[in-house]
Amino acid sequence: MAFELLTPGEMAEADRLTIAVGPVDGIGLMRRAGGAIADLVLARYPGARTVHVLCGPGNNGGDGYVVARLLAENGVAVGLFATGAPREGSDAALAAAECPVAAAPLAAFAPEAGSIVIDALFGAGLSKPLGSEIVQAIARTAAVGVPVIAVDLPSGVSGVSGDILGSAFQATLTVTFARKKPGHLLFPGRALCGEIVVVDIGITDATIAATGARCFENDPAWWRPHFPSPANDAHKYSRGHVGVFSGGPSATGAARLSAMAAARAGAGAVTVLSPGAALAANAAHLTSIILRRSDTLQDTLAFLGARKPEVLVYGPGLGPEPEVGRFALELMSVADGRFGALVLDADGITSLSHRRAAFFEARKRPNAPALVLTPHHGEFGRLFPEIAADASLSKLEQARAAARRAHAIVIYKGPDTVIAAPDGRAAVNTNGTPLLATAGSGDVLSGIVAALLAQRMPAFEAACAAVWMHAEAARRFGPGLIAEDLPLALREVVAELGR
Ligand SMILES: NC(=O)C1=CN([C@@H]2O[C@H](COP(=O)(O)OP(=O)(O)OC[C@H]3O[C@@H](n4cnc5c(N)ncnc54)[C@H](O)[C@@H]3O)[C@@H](O)[C@H]2O)[C@@H](O)CC1
Ligand SMILES: [K+]
Repeated sequence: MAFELLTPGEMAEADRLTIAVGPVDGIGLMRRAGGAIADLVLARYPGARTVHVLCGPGNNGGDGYVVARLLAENGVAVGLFATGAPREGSDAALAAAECPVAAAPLAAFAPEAGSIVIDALFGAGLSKPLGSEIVQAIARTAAVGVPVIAVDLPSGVSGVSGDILGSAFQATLTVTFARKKPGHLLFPGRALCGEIVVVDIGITDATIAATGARCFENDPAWWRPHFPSPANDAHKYSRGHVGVFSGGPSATGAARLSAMAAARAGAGAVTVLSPGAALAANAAHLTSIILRRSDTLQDTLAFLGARKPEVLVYGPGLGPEPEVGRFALELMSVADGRFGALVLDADGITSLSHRRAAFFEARKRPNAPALVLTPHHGEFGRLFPEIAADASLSKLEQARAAARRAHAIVIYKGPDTVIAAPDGRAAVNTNGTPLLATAGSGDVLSGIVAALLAQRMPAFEAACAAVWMHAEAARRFGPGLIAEDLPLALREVVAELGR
């Protein structure tokens, strides 16, 4: 399986390279694309009374003309509706010329119960909001509730961002070519695609690689080779030591969730660094997790010197006060080999929004620790307001821009969590579940990331793995999940990955 996500631009480049090398030409690719869709329709809807094929003016419409021809040749009653004729001399014009079914104007399209709609209006070339004629055709389709098979993308969904341009079809099935596009996985587009089937139209892996695509669907298949398993002669510190900072007496639970998750995700030792005032609260709830008093930077430095943890988690339960941000900056400035990586979450991120210039400056220092930021939408907007306000950027592009800006791995959380690295690599997670929308779930994610980093998994792969494992644990546990359940639910996931 191949997990690259191609932007429409990269896909067009893959098409161009494939045609340039030969032997297949543009109309050949289009015939393969349309042929695969016709096969799927015939296999899945053998009893369909009528198939309405809606064709746009570009190559997406060209695919539609191929489908219409093949279905008609197979004895299916085909209604063909077009908006605009294909450009003369284009592949789509060739496909239209080969199609024996006469096209009616889109305004005449009126689907009836029992029919099927093939949406071949716009795909990769969608560049502006849909016009009213198409919006009305979408509304007529939705009103009847018939299955919609989208060619490449549901018309109206941006392949780049998953945004809806004006309106969009709700597809039952979306058939795309060679690789998925970001718009298939980013919301709201993802919800409109229905089932997604990727068909091979003869574009090789080498051609995909030549496009320079650096985005992936998050999948264990490509990061599992880096997944840590303890050496036979491991001792607890060689398996990785994580330190987690606790909040005050009334806000200690977040750190413990993070600490428990770090331990379950394989860290050999986990220390909760607690203010003196919260020691009793933490002590009452911790058993295998080490507890250590830390009220000042000096206390933390003493811990770093004595215990040499690989990774620190800073943020869960700390409160958004400016001094929390100041301490985060101090931690980064004293790192200098005392610890390898910092996971900044929740209030650790929010509190830095008042010290953004100092933060970005600190990230440029050569001895700065590796950094993983785990913002949700609100936290992202506070730390990266200019990037968040740039509506021309998709969530994927925003995460990448933030990763470059902060020299950090950014885990931009949500139903379509994006993980981005400063070198341009990025992944979109697809096993998320609304079960994770529960208090404390983010604290658990920070702990998993920290544990994998402490076990020396490379940072981008560790972040991708943590996001996937977190969701997988939630899915396996199922309804009724609260954050306390997640660390134990990780056990099964870790066991399978480590095998
Ligand atoms: N040789 C190739 O390049 C292949 C392309 N394929 C198909 O070609 C599609 C891409 O084709 P195109 O690049 O022609 O793009 P589209 O067919 O998606 O769009 C066609 C043109 O419509 C115009 N347009 C965009 N948004 C509009 C709107 N809202 N209202 C009115 N007009 C609008 C633009 O000028 C755009 O170029 C893919 O989605 C895929 O279905 C497949 O046949 C595989 C091979
Ligand atoms: K389409």
